[in-house]
Parts: sequence; structure tokens; C-alpha cells
Amino acid sequence: MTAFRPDRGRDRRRVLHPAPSGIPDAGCLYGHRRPHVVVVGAGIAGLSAATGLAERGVDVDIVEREPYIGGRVGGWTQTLPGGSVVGMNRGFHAFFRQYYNLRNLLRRNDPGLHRLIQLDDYPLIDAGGAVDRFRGLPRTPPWNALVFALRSPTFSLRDLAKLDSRAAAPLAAVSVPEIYEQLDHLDADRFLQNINFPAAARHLAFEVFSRSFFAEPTDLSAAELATMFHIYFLGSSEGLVFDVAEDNFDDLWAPLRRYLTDKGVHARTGTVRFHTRVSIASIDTAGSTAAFHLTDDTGAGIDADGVVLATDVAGLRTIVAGSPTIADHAWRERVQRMGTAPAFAVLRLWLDRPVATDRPGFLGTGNLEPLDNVSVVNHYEHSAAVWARRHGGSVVELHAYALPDEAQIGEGSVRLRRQLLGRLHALYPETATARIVDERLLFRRDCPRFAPGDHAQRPRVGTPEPGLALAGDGIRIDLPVALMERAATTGWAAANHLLARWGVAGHPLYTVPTQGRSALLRRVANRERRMHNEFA
Ligand SMILES: Cc1cc2nc3c(=O)[nH]c(=O)nc-3n(C[C@H](O)[C@H](O)[C@H](O)COP(=O)(O)OP(=O)(O)OC[C@H]3O[C@@H](n4cnc5c(N)ncnc54)[C@H](O)[C@@H]3O)c2cc1C
Repeated sequence: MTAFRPDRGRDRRRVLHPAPSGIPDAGCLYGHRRPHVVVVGAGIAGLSAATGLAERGVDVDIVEREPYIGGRVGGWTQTLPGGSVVGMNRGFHAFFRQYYNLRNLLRRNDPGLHRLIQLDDYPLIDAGGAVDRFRGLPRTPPWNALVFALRSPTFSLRDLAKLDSRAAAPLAAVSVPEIYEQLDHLDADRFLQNINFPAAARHLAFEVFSRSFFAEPTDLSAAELATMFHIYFLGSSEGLVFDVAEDNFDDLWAPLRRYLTDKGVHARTGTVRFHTRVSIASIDTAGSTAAFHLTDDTGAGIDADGVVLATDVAGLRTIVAGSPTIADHAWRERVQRMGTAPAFAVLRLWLDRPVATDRPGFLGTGNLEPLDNVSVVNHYEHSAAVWARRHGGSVVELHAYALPDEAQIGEGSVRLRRQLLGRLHALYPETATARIVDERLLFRRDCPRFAPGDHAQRPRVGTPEPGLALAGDGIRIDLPVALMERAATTGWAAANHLLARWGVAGHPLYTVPTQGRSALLRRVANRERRMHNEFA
């Protein structure tokens, strides 16, 4: 059996959320057989849920619409002109050290996390050429934020003095979930204006934060921004340096898939089967001998004792709309009200020339629309590095978030591509004369919306339907987690939810502290909240 050592990080103030207690193995709970759960969606959330269930003796079928697993962090291969087979994926992802629950998933079959490598620095540059850097920052709050602010060309000591410290207190004293009561009615842009945050720094540091939720600061909840600031900056001493996958994302998930399907080798007892290219259309709770009957869009069906819906928002809405017998009307309506963020584009270029050697693996940009970031993929991804070496070239990826609908079609997409290339040539002039050997432009719109007011409406992991749980980065969980880590945490929590129903032990979760680290700032923030409530 593989000994699994959980990732606890280095922050001594991280929080352990203990595993719910129960029997260790679901065993023969159903007489002669184990319970059987269908997990719909094989992104991070679905894979976490499946792992959590299988390790406690539940039989799991994972059903995935795409031909690959990993969801938005999935990878596949494609053939370039000339016959080279190269890796392709949905774009650059930063794996932060405070992603404890995601790292614990990856550790299942890669205990040393050798498939992740550290990216030493990721500069942020704005239209005026001002650059913020993360290299060499202290890890411990508040020194990380202070040194970042003092070093930043967009933030002066005078700016610091001008901050409205009372209005800004919630930023430094985030408490989850209370922060949503305080700030979810506001948008991030308005909040930063209210606290006198300097405009240049707003564009650079905070726009990058908010646009990583694929939204403009005016469309992002201030509570989500503050929670992000807490997770990555003031609430954790794991630091702002992150890891990236050292190869295409399929390399990240293949070992986990083996871990889940190889029988008898690992510390799990349930049987796991993957079904790719299968799209679930509906779930029925009536008329079948099993608790649930799931039907795919070809009409084929599968019975289950429990279900985890770990799809993206659109997938969840479609399935729930087709399933009038599950849960209740109010809950189904709540699901239909979930929103998606605007579309984004990922343009990957295979160039016949290298970029300058000192170009960073990842560069964030502010105020350089439509460009949000540039990655030099061959600086960190193994298969891209092999291609670049063999061809004396480079592999570069450009992201553009929060796009208007017209940017995705016809002349709009041609213009977007042209603008992105123009930005690249201005930032990295050596690329202007490079020939594009091949390119892929992807448009997607499958990230959840985190607009003001969304939080209270968001469905939670547990549902009114016994035996049905939700997971995904758009699902509410009142813990300080975001993006990939929210996907992983809700996945483990969905497994725990179903296991608890059967009296089976769950899995522990870890998070950054659930409240701000400074008692003084917490007191100021609490006073502010009380005053706000009195006047509201
Ligand atoms: C370009 C980009 C960059 C990002 N960068 C970062 C980053 O740097 N750091 C970070 O933390 N996060 C980042 N994210 C966010 C991160 O990708 C997501 O938070 C995370 O992958 C969500 O995982 P999930 O399992 O919740 O959803 P998904 O990955 O979307 O998984 C849902 C799965 O359900 C499947 N599905 C949907 N409907 C059905 C159906 N009816 N039947 C069967 N299957 C179905 C889908 O095909 C999909 O595989 C980024 C996202 C994008 C797009």
C-alpha cells in the first residue's frame, strides 16, 4: 500500500478541518455490495470527489463529456505541420503553495509533487512600463505586503498614508464567510476607490487578481477580491511564489487515473471506472429501483446510490433543467440563476525563433487590453521545451479575459488575434520577426461568475436531495479557497457529504487561516462592520 503523507504546507497557522468520523470502509453497506456513486465531470472537483469516495470503499463511475480528463486543466496532443506531436491545453495555470487540498490530490500518486516545478518570479507590467515583481518577497504577512508596496513603482509611501484605513480594514482582516456579509454587495472597483487605493496600483496588482476570475473589477464582488487578497497575500505565509506543471496537463492526471483504476496497489478499495466522451443529460429519482437513474445524451442510462455533479456551471444548469424530480423547485431555480463569467481566449503560438533568454515563464499585464498575460511555455513545460530545442524556436501563449461576445466570431476574432500579436511584439520585440509555424486560438466561456450579490444565491455542496452533492469552483463552501483549490476542496467535501450519510469516515481538509492574522485589524474591521450594520 502507498503511504500517503498529507501536504500541510509551511504555514503554522494554516487550519485543519478534521475528517468527519465513521467506519473506515463502506464495505458491504448495501448487503452484498459496496455503495455505488456516479461522479459527473472529471475536472479537479470530480477527481477529488472520486478519490475521496474510492479510498473509503465506494465504487465510482466517473462520467466525462470530453475525450480527456482534468476539465479546464486538461491536456491533449495535436500534430503540427511537419508531423511533430505536441502538447496542448486550455492554458497557463498557477499552482500556489496554499492549495493544500489540490496538492493532496496530486500527492496520491506523486508524493514528492515532482510534476510541479517552481516558477521563481512572475513580473506584472503595465502600459506605462511600470513593473511589479514577486521574487525575493518575505513570505510572512504583513511584511510580504509591506515590502511589495514599498518596492512597487505604482504604490508610494504617500499612497499608503492616504489609504482610508477604516474602510480598508476588511481587506486586512478577512473572515470567511463574514466577509461576504460585509462586502458582497459592492463591486471590487468601487471598493478600491472607496479606500483610496491608488489608480496605478489598482490597474496593476488588483486588476490582475480580479481578471483571474475572468471578470472586470466592476463585475467582480469586492468580497471575492478581499478573500483572494487574504488567501494569497495577507492571510497566508506560504508566499506568492507558485508552481507550474512541468509538462502538459495530461501528464498531471494520468498517474492519478492509474492510482484510481489499478486494483490492489493503493490505499483504496472501491472500484473506479472512467467513461469519457459521455455527456449526462438528466437524473431521475422516480421510477427506478435505485436511488438515482442517470441518462446520457444518447439515451443510455446508469443507476447509482449517490451522485456528485462536478460539472461546470452550464453543465450543471442543463442537467438540473432536465431533471424535474431532483431536490425541490427553489433549489433548481437557484441553480438556474448561477452565472458564467465572460468568454476568454487563449492563443498559443509555435514560433521559429527563440524569445530572449531572460523572458520570464509568465508575465502578467495591466492596462494592455486585450492582453492579460504572456507565458513562454518552453521555459517550463517539458514537451514544449523539446519542440523548441529541436526547431530552434519557442512556444508562447497569450491570454485575453473578460471578452465581449463579438470578439469571438468572424472579424472580431481576427481583430483580437491581431491585437494580441501587436502587444506581444511590443513587449518582446524579438517575436515580431519570428515566423508562426503553427497556432491555436481557443475561445471558451466556462468559468463561474462571482458578481456582487452572487454569493448568497450560490448552491452549496449539500443539496436538498439526499445522496446528491455538488462540487466545482462555482459551488459555495464557506472556507477561504478559490479557483482550482475551491474545485478540489468542494470535491473532497462532496465525498465527505455522501460518506457521512453512510456513516463512513471522511477526509480532513486544510485551508489558510479562516480569519485575518492580526487581532488589531480584526477588531477594527469588526467595529466597521457593526457600524455598517447599524446604518444599513
Ligand atoms: C485559462 C484559464 C486559466 C486559469 N488559471 C488558473 C490559475 O492560474 N490558478 C487557479 O487556481 N485556477 C485557474 N483557473 C481556474 C481553474 O481552471 C478552475 O478553477 C478549475 O479547473 C475548475 O475545476 P472544476 O472541476 O470545478 O471544473 P471543470 O474543470 O470545468 O470540470 C468540469 C468537467 O465537467 C465536464 N462536464 C460538463 N458537463 C458535463 C456533462 N453533462 N456530462 C459529463 N461531463 C460534463 C466538463 O467537460 C469538465 O471536464 C484558470 C482557468 C482557465 C480557463
